Amino acid sequence: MGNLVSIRGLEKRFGDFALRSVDLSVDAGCVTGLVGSNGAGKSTTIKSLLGLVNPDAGRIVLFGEEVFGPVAEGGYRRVPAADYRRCMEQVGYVPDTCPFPSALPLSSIDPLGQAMHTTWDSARFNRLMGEFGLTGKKTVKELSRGMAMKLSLAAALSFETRLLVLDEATAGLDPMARDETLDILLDYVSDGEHGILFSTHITSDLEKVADTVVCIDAGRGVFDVPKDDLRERFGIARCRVDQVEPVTAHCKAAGDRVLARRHAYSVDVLVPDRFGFARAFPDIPCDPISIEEFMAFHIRGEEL
Ligand SMILES: Nc1ncnc2c1ncn2[C@@H]1O[C@H](COP(=O)(O)OP(=O)(O)OP(=O)(O)O)[C@@H](O)[C@H]1O
Repeated sequence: MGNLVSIRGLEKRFGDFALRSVDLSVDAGCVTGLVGSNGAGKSTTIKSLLGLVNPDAGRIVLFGEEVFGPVAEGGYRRVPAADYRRCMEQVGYVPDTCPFPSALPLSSIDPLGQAMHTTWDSARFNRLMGEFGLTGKKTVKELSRGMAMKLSLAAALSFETRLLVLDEATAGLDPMARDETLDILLDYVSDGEHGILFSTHITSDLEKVADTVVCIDAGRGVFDVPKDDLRERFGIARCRVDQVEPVTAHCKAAGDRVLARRHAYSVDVLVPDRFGFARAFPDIPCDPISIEEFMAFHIRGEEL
């Protein structure tokens, strides 16, 4: 398995917003999920990777080629536009708004795809359009949000890419279409050659398909964790107030940072070793944790 994307120390300032030292990787055969609150900097990170935003600092390596990085004489340099375009030919991008001109009839998308991508597969595109129920004489502006998302997805999946970048791509989809899409994404990475960077607020989608989950909050990376670790190792200890002190001491003794969420009569503590915790504190319930709960501890939790 190779590394398709490596972003290190990415920085970008927009007025009073600053992306500060964000790190992220996408390995071949894997789905990296990107989560964070509104305005956290997810799209800015994605657009920096795709060359649509000019970063202030950091290093971006795409398919083994440094497309943005520091230079010996100081400052940073992006590869020339033609080299960036060559890399981008292997990237399918589904932005959060439909990228096609609004007056375009659906029947014109296939010829447009053929003109834009030498590896465009008309049969695959038309099959996906049929599966997504996108037939008839509509123009792009007559599509619902979910239908427009399906169109963008069908287009991104219809030429030869090594990386798919999805920015809120499943947001408008109904549950059945979301499930179908997630199956398509799993199939895409199943040969171990392709990878996906998937930014979403729908963390249940990442529970199904992600290998790694990266979280950004207010421009900073707050965690980067393999999903299986999150599911199998971490837990939420449901403590009474008087149990918090020994639990905190136990977690700190193992060298762990201790995050908690206080409720009216209890305190939830994030524990990094659920089974070790259950042995040490058999009387304190400790539940498995979801991605959404893990985010809540890191974004809104209190460090003990
Ligand atoms: N072109 C721009 N000019 C000025 N500010 C920008 C620009 N693009 C993004 N921003 C600002 O950068 C911050 C991060 O925006 P970004 O779109 O990256 O967040 P996000 O995590 O994708 O949010 P959401 O989940 O709401 O889509 C916001 O404060 C936004 O207003």
